[in-house]
Amino acid sequence: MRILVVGAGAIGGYFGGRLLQAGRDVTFLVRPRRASELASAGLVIKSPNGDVTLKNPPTVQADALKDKFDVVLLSCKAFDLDDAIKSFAAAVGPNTAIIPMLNGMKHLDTLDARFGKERVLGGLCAIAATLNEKREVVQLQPMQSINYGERDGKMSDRVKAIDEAFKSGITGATASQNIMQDMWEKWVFLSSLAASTSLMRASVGDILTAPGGRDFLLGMLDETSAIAAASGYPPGGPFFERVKGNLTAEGSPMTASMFRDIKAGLPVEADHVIGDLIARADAAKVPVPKLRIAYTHLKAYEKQRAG
Ligand SMILES: NC(=O)C1=CN([C@@H]2O[C@H](COP(=O)(O)OP(=O)(O)OC[C@H]3O[C@@H](n4cnc5c(N)ncnc54)[C@H](OP(=O)(O)O)[C@@H]3O)[C@@H](O)[C@H]2O)C=CC1
Ligand SMILES: CC(C)(CO)C(=O)C(=O)O
Repeated sequence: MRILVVGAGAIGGYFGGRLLQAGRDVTFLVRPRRASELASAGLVIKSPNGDVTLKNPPTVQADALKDKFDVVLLSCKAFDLDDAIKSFAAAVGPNTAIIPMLNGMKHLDTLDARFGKERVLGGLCAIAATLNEKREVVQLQPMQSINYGERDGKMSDRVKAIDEAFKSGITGATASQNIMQDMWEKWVFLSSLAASTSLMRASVGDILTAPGGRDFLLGMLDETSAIAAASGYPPGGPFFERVKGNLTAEGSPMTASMFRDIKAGLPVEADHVIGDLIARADAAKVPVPKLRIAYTHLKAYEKQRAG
């Protein structure tokens, strides 16, 4: 199975690296700067689940991409999606399965429109990862999982084959027969965490020590859960309890990747992760005052960043 990992940042570098480490046929589609970093230093993963340096990982750049791949593991940020699509389009043939790792949901519509719905699986990952100043992939906590599946819930032969390949290298790889629900639940959690930690510029544990902090976090979770419910994907009971536990864990250092990006002065997926959720809330007439403040804050950050 030939796997093209689009992007070798935190997510693509980590999961693609684990597959490569397991001997899978992985190629990274990268831009020039990342290509030269990987050629000189290798793909370096620092992780509580085991460090590894993969020397000379196979890479390709868009202008040299000719072959069709069986799987495209898409790991760009949402604001790079259109450009990434142009870059990897040549690798998509009639039997290619595209597995997006992006947070949010709207990218599915964009991918469907370009490649046809039958080529686009549902996908998500749960991990806290980043690139450090040496451009090494750093996993910040041991937790990791990656899910993929047909959006109609069927267990197809291609998903079984992907599952076998992914399980061989990635702890926490699981084929899902309910991937749309999984993606919505992930979005509920991520958006609550990203909106709260970005707005408060603090970890969950620090927010909880502030007056009103607990109510704020839980209020945000109520808003995002109401949007999911109005969209036909009410968060399940066990999920809700687990996430509530995460958002009320005293002393928790947990933040969202969006907050880490703000701290580093990097662009954020404000429209894709929060704006799109608010648009769905408005369409369903769900009041989301806390989420709206977080979005205003993110858009002001973007404006400030743009200068
Ligand atoms: N980091 C995390 O902990 C988590 C992130 N996510 C989600 O995963 C997605 C990816 O995030 P993350 O890995 O952190 O982001 P990063 O910024 O670390 O990595 C994205 C990579 O995509 C590459 N890229 C963008 N456009 C192209 C292109 N046209 N061709 C080739 N490569 C391209 C970038 O390359 P270049 O270096 O050239 O800019 C970059 O290396 C996001 O949607 C995020 O929300 C989900 C769960 C956890
Ligand atoms: C929800 C979480 C923390 C875990 O994957 C995440 O997706 C992110 O930080 O972007």
